[in-house]
Amino acid sequence: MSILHVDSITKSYNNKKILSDIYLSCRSGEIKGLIGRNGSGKSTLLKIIFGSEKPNSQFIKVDDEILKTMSDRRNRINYLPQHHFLPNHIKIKSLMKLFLPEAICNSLQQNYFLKPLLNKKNHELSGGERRIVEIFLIINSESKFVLLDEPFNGVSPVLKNYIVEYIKEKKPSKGFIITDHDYQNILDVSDKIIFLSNGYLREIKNESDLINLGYLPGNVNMNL
Ligand SMILES: Nc1ncnc2c1ncn2[C@@H]1O[C@H](COP(=O)(O)OP(=O)(O)OP(=O)(O)O)[C@@H](O)[C@H]1O
Repeated sequence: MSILHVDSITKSYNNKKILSDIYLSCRSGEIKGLIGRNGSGKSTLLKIIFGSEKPNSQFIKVDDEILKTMSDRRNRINYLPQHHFLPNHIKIKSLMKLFLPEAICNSLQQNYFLKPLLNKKNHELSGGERRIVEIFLIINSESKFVLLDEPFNGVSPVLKNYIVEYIKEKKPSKGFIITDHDYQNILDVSDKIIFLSNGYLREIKNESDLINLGYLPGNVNMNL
């Protein structure tokens, strides 16, 4: 079993503190759901854990290995960003061969959702189709920890359901941190839910916590 240990994460933009001494951990076999209002800093936190955003302070390790640079994270932590990131003029089946081990690639080529897309180039896909390809590539990478930033965005309900089941299937060998505003799927897939507001993380138990914290409509407290 592996453990991702994230500690002392602080980040400010233009003197405004977005993250204040954040601590969190994730082990393989665990799915953590990260929820927070727009602009609360969820993507910033995931980018810092992945290494693509520079924090003011950080202490990140996987097992006994302290990770300082992005290359330290290679094969340990992978990240699905909010934006599309695959090159446009390469066929999906070639992209898969490029990014994934042969055995995984062969089995994914039989996948019901991926099969119709294999001979298309990335720029010929719809937004949702691109998302499917990106999700499969990131989840099946060799990394022990996978950070997913809005995996359900632009994806149809049947596919959301499939992604939830697919993540659960992969969970025994990997740890996941997932953020999305589709909170119901996040509640469904996650073992623990953490809520980010005012730069701090706290664990929440259920939907009524999300109402009390002003994330879901109801008893909205705008001063949080
Ligand atoms: N490069 C940047 N320069 C300055 N401010 C930034 C930068 N990136 C993000 N921010 C600010 O940091 C805050 C957190 O942004 P972030 O994208 O992490 O939020 P988020 O919780 O992922 O939001 P959303 O749910 O809307 O995607 C926002 O107020 C945003 O405007």
